[in-house]
Amino acid sequence: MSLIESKREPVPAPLQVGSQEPPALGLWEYMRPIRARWFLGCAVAVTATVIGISIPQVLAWIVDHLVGSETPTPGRVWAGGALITVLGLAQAVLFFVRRMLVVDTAATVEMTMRMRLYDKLSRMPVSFHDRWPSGQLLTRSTSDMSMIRRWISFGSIQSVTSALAILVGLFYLFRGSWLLGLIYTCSLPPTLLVLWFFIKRMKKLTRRSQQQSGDLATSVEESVQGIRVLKALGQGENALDRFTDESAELMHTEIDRSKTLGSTFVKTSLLTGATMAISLLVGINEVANGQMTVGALTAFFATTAMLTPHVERSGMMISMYLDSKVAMDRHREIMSEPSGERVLLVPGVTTPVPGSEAGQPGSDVLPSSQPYQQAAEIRFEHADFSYEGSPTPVFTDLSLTVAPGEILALVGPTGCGKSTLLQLIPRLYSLTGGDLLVDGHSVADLPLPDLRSQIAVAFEEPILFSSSVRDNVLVGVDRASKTEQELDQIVEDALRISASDFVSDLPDGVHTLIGEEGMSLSGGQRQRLSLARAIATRPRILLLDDPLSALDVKTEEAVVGMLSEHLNQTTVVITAHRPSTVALADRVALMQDGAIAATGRHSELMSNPDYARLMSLDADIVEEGDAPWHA
Ligand SMILES: Nc1ncnc2c1ncn2[C@@H]1O[C@H](COP(=O)(O)OP(=O)(O)OP(=O)(O)O)[C@@H](O)[C@H]1O
Repeated sequence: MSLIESKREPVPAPLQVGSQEPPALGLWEYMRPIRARWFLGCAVAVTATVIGISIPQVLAWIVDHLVGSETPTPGRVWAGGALITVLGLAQAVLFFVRRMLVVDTAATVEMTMRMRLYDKLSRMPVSFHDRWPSGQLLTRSTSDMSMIRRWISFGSIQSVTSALAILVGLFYLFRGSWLLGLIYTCSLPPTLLVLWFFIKRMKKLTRRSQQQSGDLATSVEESVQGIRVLKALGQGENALDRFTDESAELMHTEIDRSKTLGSTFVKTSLLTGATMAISLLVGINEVANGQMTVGALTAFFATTAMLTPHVERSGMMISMYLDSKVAMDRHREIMSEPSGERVLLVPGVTTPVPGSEAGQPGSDVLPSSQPYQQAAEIRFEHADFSYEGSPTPVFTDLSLTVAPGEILALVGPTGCGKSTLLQLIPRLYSLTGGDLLVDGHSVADLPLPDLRSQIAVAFEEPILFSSSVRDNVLVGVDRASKTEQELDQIVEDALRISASDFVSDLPDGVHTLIGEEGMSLSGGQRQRLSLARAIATRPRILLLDDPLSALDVKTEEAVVGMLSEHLNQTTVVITAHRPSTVALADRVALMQDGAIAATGRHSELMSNPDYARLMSLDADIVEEGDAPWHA
């Protein structure tokens, strides 16, 4: 182990899924587990500082009594030198001990805060993530946390020791010569005034800089994610221009910060220099008049040489304090947002559902030979919904019932609210009026884990994780309660039902790595894997938000056929534009003008002119792709 390596601090215990939501703690509360070590570190640092600031007094004694006496001997000079060396060594050892006591423990506070923030972000409803740019959340969980750690491990202790060093130093100065002490003290108010203006300016600049860093992170993230679009549209240059502008803004803020810090440093140095010059003149005069010894004058300058960095550094300490305070405010801003969700994730299975074996969880996965659990009924009763901050409601007084085991296709003009309606069922958003019931229970009253463990969703834009096909399909499955063979069976079934036969052609089959760091898949392949992931959880309710849009008509037909054959114990709501999907549904609901305009079988609804027009428009598009039902 090298000299500066220390024992590893225990990692904070992981937060429990479904445990109480983390409260919005202040820094002092976060520091509770390390307070004792922080105080000890502080005490050690204070001792080291007092030793340091006292060295000039020893120097004065050596000059006056050993070296400056009538008959100075080499022995006395050596003794004086040895004494100062011992004190210097003691100071160095104490500084090292302080580091060992505080630095690692501060890192555990940083980690705890980061974990709590991550936990909080996972609990926040989708509407929160709609509002907050991801870059802001990113910087709040990375650079902000580092600022707080630096303040705990260094800034806070340094501030205490600097304040004490100034007090003890002033005492020594006055004791040596009250006149020189007074001169030095007089230089402090203008120095503090300079620092006060510095604080005011820095506060503004710090917040601006942290905000701009967040915006910049958002831009980088969006550009990286949308790199294909930017390249294809030849917008790389424009994106670069925008990014350059944002970087320039941040750069100017940072330059302003450095200038402010630099000009403060110059002003305080000038004040110190002027004070030293005056002190020297007065001090020499005092020695000449015999009011002061040479040793005392030496000690005065040695003490001010030690004090001055503390006074000058106070600007940097204030800047560090402000950085950490702004970071802490930004942390609390998120932590004190009401999450509205009582739990983090769906923790496997909690609620026995009608028709399942006693105690069997809602999202249990059954081998294909076993019957599925009972499907659920979904009922919207006079439901109203508006997005937060949006003046126009997406729908008002909407009523719709989906029978257990039914496949219902939601059809309507683009932007009429189909996706929104789907997202209300697992309570990704909450109704603003009316009621939504699953099996007669209002979803607002159901614990989220219970509700969500019975629902699976596949979106049009599938998000896959950087992992194997198998792991991606099993994301929603409670793996701990299954054997490897059972899991294999689940993956096989889900891939078959979602017509993901392409997986067998991948280099390592289901073990092929996909996602950002793995193989790239086509849009249709990604959609089918996302569908397989939803199916693998064997949900009572399956919500499919146009998840087959990237498939060719034949594959789409095959998938919908498999769904209706295999998921007869699952209630499926699917938003669709293509007649091929709609025709295979048990029933179709036409959404129009914020309400359900009509429901019925596809063939029945064709007599509705709006529906027929919508379908013929879509059919026209598909006809170009040679749709089989027009043959
Ligand atoms: N997160 C959001 N915040 C605010 N408004 C939103 C949000 N998401 C959707 N909207 C608005 O709500 C309305 C319904 O959108 P929604 O995505 O549900 O329509 P859709 O019928 O699914 O459309 P499409 O068929 O094109 O997918 C639209 O006017 C849309 O602009």
